Amino acid sequence: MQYFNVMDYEAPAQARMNAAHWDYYAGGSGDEITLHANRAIFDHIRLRPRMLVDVTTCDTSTSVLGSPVSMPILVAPTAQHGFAHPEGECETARGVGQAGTLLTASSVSSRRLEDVAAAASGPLWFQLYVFDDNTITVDVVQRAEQAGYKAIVLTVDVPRFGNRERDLRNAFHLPVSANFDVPDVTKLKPSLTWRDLAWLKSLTSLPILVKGVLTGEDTILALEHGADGIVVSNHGGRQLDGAITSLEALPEVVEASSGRCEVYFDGGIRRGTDVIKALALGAHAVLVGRPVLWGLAVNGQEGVRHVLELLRNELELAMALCGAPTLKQITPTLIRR
Ligand SMILES: Cc1cc2nc3c(=O)[nH]c(=O)nc-3n(C[C@H](O)[C@H](O)[C@H](O)COP(=O)(O)O)c2cc1C
Ligand SMILES: CC(C)CC(=O)C(=O)O
Repeated sequence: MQYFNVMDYEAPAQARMNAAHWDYYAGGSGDEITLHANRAIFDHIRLRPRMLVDVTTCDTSTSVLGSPVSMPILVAPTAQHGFAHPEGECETARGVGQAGTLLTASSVSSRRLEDVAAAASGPLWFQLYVFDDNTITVDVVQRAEQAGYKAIVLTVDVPRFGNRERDLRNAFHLPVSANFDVPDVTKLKPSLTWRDLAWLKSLTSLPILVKGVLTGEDTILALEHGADGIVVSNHGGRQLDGAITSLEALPEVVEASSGRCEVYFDGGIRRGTDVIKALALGAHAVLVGRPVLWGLAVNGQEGVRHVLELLRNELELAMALCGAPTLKQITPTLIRR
């Protein structure tokens, strides 16, 4: 089997995995309208390439909150990599390191955050879920800081767990996380508000990104409450079905942030041309969720590395064909009005 693009990994990954685990990875909420829209929206955005620019070398390297990475393509936090590979997130971290980019490790993990850090050779961010018991948050944030994670990514779009009907049909329940002793990881703190961001900032000196913002209004609130970065995301179509796609939300978030913080993007990235579209609309970098899990299931760290390299190579080609050999040259003028 040859893998010419990241989608080539999808069916082989499914074939290797337990069916309920596959559905958990693949699925969205409700009718999966937002899940599908996240992909479809990219087809409606067209590029305006410029010609006769010297594109002998196209440089994809950048830095994210100060950490250098080989490309503006990072790995989104996804739960329970143990469903895809016996080494779980440690194996993912090895592959991400080989690709020279950054892994966001999920709170809800098959491996402890310290073990993931030990396996990593590249920078890490830690994704935080907040449970009712504050001592869990205090403990895990301090551990992440001590283990060398470079930022906390607070996910704000799960006041309650979304309606994942595939999981209901399969009678699937997420196992406990290796990171903490919480019997039901889908019971997050529903009373969490912007005020808690200030409390979170008091626990750590790490920068805090807010993940799951879809409006200009919430962008302004996030910045008012001390966020150091925003991740525009609808959680891969797994929370509010019918929510706006991340790509539709991106311009208003970028506008509301008015250059005060780095704005990141996730949802439906499968091609280098998707990456260039998100960057042109103002994202500093994108994060990729499911494709990394496919690579992990098919071929462990090598699969993870290859999925990321495929995306990097496609981005590099798209930069050449757009006449934008540096990331700085990827501007809104690349997008048809
Ligand atoms: C199987 C799976 C598990 C996820 N777990 C988490 C998680 O633990 N924390 C979180 O913030 N987001 C989680 N997400 C959402 C991703 O971080 C990301 O927003 C989304 O997957 C991006 O879309 P994509 O899969 O189309 O690239 C999960 C997504 C998937 C598919
Ligand atoms: C809410 C979680 C426990 C995991 C998650 O983020 C997801 O399954 O999308």
